[in-house]
Amino acid sequence: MATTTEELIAALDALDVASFADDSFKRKSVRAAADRLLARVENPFERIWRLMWQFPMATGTLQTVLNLGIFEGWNQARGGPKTLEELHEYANTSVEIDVLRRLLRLLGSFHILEEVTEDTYKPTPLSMALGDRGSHVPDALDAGTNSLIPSATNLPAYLAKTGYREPIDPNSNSYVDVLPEHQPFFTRLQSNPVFGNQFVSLMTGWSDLKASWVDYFPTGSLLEGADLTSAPLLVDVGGGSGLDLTRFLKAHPAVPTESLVLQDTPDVLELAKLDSKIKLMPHNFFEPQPIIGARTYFFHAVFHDWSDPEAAKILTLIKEAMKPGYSKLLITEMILPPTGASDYQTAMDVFMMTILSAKERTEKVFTQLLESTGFRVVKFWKDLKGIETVVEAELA
Ligand SMILES: C[S@@+](CC[C@H](N)C(=O)[O-])C[C@H]1O[C@@H](n2cnc3c(N)ncnc32)[C@H](O)[C@@H]1O
Repeated sequence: MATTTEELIAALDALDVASFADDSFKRKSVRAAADRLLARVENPFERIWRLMWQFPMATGTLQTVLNLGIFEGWNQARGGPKTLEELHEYANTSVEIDVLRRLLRLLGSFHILEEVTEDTYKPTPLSMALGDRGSHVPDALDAGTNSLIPSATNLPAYLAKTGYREPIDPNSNSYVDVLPEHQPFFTRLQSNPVFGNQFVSLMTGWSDLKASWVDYFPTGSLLEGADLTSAPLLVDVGGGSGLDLTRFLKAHPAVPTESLVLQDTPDVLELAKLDSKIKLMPHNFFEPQPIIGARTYFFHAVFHDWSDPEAAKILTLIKEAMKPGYSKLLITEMILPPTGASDYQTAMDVFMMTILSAKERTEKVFTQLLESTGFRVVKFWKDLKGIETVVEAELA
């Protein structure tokens, strides 16, 4: 047990991250403890200063250095320590060296770069990922700048203007109010391929953080008693780039061709590169479901994009396609605990309100939504990372 301030600091600095790198539970618990520590150590003014003055400057700096192509050039040169002058060479446009010096110094102080000596830096895993589009990290940064930050900044004014009523109409929220196109979230993605591609990349990066549903839901139970001669086994509705069907196919490679169907909007399906066994089918889930009597209708991170009235419309349409006593409904979502929700979960919930007039739900709220639309919850299957749950339901 550390007894002096110096010993305490030495113990914290000596923490070996590699010792729990493969154990995400342990790593997240340590991260949460570090957050709690900061909340106790900082005084109120320091805390607000960090949140409201330091963080915005860090995000603006990160975006500028990303736009200048510095991270990309450095990544392509395979990292290594670099001087300011060397990093300046990577800029894809003319930038005054003193501007770059100040931006890099900030990134050093935020541990996004490692400062070696004056005007010399080493990359970190984060700065390397920022130089690699395949990591999805640059898209997460771009999407924050393009959409999230302006919408979050506008939230106080938007809610004041609307009498602090809970937004439930996808056509009216802080995002629609503040962004120049004044379009709902998915309409904006569909009308601008840059934002559309960014979102698909973001979803892929996000999915890497989460456990695969095939690892904690007994997918074999979908095959038991399934009649694949008359209707598909698994329809992934709003399935994005098809990651969940790909995972299922890997676990059950012998399933017949076209027994797995990916539905989404045409612009998203265009980006899907999948095994030929998976059938692509453009479908708007606010219209009647064209596949009748499938064994399973699967939705992942779809209902959190919609308020209860909109979610009820989607559920009612899927109910009409389901075969009583045979079809299953599987909904994979982040489920909020009744108390003790993490900052990740609560931020996601308010984020959904801000950009989509939507929300994250607790088990209780999900059960109410499903029961009010004619379903019965069979079981909540929780993942081993404590992030997501598969809600198994059937017609009531
Ligand atoms: C949050 S993403 C989840 C994607 C995927 N299920 C996953 O977990 O990675 C929501 C998906 O719903 C799709 N979507 C939005 N509105 C839709 C609509 N009206 N009909 C069909 N798909 C829609 C989006 O294109 C997007 O791919």
